[in-house]
Amino acid sequence: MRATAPARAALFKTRPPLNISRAAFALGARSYASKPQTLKERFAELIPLEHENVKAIRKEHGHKAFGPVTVDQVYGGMRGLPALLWDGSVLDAEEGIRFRGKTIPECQELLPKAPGGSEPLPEGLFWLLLTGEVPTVEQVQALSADWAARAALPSFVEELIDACPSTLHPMSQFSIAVTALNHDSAFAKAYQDGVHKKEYWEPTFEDSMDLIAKLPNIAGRIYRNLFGSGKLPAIDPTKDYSYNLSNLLGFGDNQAFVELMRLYITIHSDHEGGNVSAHTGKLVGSALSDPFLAFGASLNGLAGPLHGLANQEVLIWLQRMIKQVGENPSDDAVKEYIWSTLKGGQVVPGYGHAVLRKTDPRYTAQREFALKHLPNDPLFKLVGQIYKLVPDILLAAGKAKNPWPNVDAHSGVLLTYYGLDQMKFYTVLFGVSRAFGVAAQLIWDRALGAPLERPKSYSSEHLKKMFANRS
Ligand SMILES: CC(=O)SCCNC(=O)CCNC(=O)[C@H](O)C(C)(C)COP(=O)(O)OP(=O)(O)OC[C@H]1O[C@@H](n2cnc3c(N)ncnc32)[C@H](O)[C@@H]1OP(=O)(O)O
Ligand SMILES: O=C([O-])CC(=O)C(=O)O
Repeated sequence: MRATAPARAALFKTRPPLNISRAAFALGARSYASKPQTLKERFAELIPLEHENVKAIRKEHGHKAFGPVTVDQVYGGMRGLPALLWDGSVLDAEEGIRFRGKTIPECQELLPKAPGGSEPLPEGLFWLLLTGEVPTVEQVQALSADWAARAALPSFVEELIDACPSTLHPMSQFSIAVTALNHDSAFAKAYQDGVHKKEYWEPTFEDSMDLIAKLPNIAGRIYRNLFGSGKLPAIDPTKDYSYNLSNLLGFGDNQAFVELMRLYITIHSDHEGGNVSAHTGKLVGSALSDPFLAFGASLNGLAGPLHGLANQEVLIWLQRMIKQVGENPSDDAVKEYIWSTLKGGQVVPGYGHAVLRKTDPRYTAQREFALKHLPNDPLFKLVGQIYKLVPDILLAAGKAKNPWPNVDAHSGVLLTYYGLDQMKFYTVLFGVSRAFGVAAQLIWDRALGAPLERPKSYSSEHLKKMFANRS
């Protein structure tokens, strides 16, 4: 967010600057205002500044080119093609993700925590994604309370989930439930009522807040129907989002699991705009489909094994490995298993990436969590052993551009340790988190009047003719 200097000064008349310590900021916030500024109020202030910012960028740089598009990019999944605006995060191939310019360790340090907790609250991350600013403790608490108040599902959505056969994959159930929330979309209603396009952001904001708020109840219901027992507990309006999600899953009394959820939701939330789930949400949203329809589409992309489903695939692959080579395998036995995967024409799940060329910092954050909370877990040790062996094998195989682990190589091991060992459910948790990034961008897209997406496509025949006489 780049406001002009005078505009910044005007805004900070009522708010402290962002470079003071979080604790001091929190104390200050309490003394100068009884009610913290809401996310919606702050966002509304930022819209005109961002309009100015975009106008200035387009005026100065609008005619400049990034570089040529090659025919290989058209055939090659548009890898590296600069084609999308995404403000929440940017991915560097070597360094990994930064959320509004902040690395994962910086977010862990700067974002507000729950009392007694040490992991960042995802509420704070959402505030950061949307505004580019680190919120106060009070602002984050108000957001937790707002989401808790919006968490209830329409009864027909509960019935839809309950009617799903237990053989239907949890991601399909998740997508059905999210799509059905469109029944009560504020944006869809406002559009039908003839809302002015300048006001699109407001019902989009409301839908996005409802979407995020309702996901714990959807995820909890799917989990209990398929794997758990007993009635779903009520949302506790005094607790944070991750506690409520954990409690709905049946892990509310496990403080370490709740901390894991805080970290998990924070780090899985956003990975710039080109990944399948994020781009799908943005694309569908560009048709002015409401956030429920747009994010339902995101989930269908996340459910693919080369994307979010890889966390499920990693655990299945690990279990098969253990069955084949035992619980304490030698390096040679593990190597043989990895080679047999490649020779069978399959991918090693959890390794490789379309953009990253180093170990994913989300993998590292989860590894550090494991070193702190479960250093002697046999499955964690196996994951560490695999980390030492896979990269050399992928390099030797000579195909993968990135031999290093991605986020999905580690998440399932942590969940399994705490007893959430139903791997078919893992991508649902990824989806809960990914809503944060997709929703933040949808709100900005509507606030900035983002256009319908409609890139140009060609047939192979056309390409052949087009380049026939060019060297
Ligand atoms: C949250 C996320 O979405 S993170 C990614 C999760 N997905 C996985 O972990 C699945 C395993 N990994 C992969 O399949 C890939 O690395 C992807 C899909 C993530 C990236 O794909 P790409 O950008 O096409 O990777 P890349 O350019 O390196 O691929 C070149 C070749 O190496 C292969 N390759 C890449 N990664 C792997 C891997 N982990 N195991 C085996 N082969 C691999 C590709 O399949 C491709 O083979 P091909 O030429 O026969 O088609
Ligand atoms: O960036 C990507 O292509 C895939 C990924 O890691 C994510 O979406 O989290």
